[in-house]
Amino acid sequence: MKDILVFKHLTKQFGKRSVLDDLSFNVPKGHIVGLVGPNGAGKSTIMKCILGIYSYDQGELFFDGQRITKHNVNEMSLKTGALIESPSIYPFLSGFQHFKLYSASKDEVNRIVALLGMQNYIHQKVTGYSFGMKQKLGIALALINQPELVILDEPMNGLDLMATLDLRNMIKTEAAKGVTFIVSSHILSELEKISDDIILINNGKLVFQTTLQALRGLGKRYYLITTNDNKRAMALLDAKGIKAELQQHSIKINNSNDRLTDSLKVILTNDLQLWDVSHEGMDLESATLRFIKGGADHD
Ligand SMILES: Nc1ncnc2c1ncn2[C@@H]1O[C@H](COP(=O)(O)OP(=O)(O)OP(=O)(O)O)[C@@H](O)[C@H]1O
Repeated sequence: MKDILVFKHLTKQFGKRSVLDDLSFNVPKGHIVGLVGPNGAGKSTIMKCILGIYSYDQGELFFDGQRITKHNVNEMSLKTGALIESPSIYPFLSGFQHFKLYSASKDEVNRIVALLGMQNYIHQKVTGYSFGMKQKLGIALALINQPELVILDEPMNGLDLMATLDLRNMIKTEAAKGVTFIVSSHILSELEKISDDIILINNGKLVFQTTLQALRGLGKRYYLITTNDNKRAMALLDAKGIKAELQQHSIKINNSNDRLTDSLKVILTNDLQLWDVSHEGMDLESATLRFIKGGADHD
């Protein structure tokens, strides 16, 4: 798959301090990439380097195969929409008037407004908007000129449940049409719901880049089985030499599919009712903790 963005050994310093340190990663076209890392890791700096707000000191940055330098960075920003920190908005204009400033087409404005559920207040002055309404306007402005790449720094900040759902659906809808997203957030459970890939940064260095699917396969995996009599099921599994752990409402079985098949056979051939089987893989929060804390097993 083609990459829209490639970082090659990028280094950014503030004074003598390397804030991005020999950073290499790639962003596949049409993917939703979650950018994760502790406070001060370098996420916003990465976004600002892509947007040309910050220059970088060493390394190379490619957009759609073309090397980006300070001479052509504006070309790339025309194809990119962004919400970084708080949105730049004018309090005495309405949301709708903001779109006019960006000379967006009326059809596109209506489409984005509907996607983000902003119809009820788009003609009101922004001075009367709540924090979340302003945040939505900032997101809408990032999208309005049909960008190829959208960069959203903490977009879920201040959004209520419905607005978060609208944002999630909007990102997925646009990505399905080929738009690429880089989204940073400390709300890992939300990022996990939308991302195809995860890039974890710490101290300006790449910790890992992985697909979300591969991340779920990392570390130990468990199956949780619930029956009408977990204690009896435990005793039967034990008699068959299957190692399991009795939990409050279920039985936890380690590892492989063979174990799952064997366990289910024991349960079903002994007149127990099977109420639930679920799979527990690694989630983004445990992966982040595990890799940031240097290999401690938190799953
Ligand atoms: N303009 C600047 N001048 C000096 N240092 C800066 C500047 N911008 C960022 N930094 C430093 O670079 C490091 C990375 O900051 P950055 O804002 O990229 O982190 P972040 O991962 O986005 O953090 P957070 O999750 O807290 O938003 C921090 O140590 C920060 O203090």
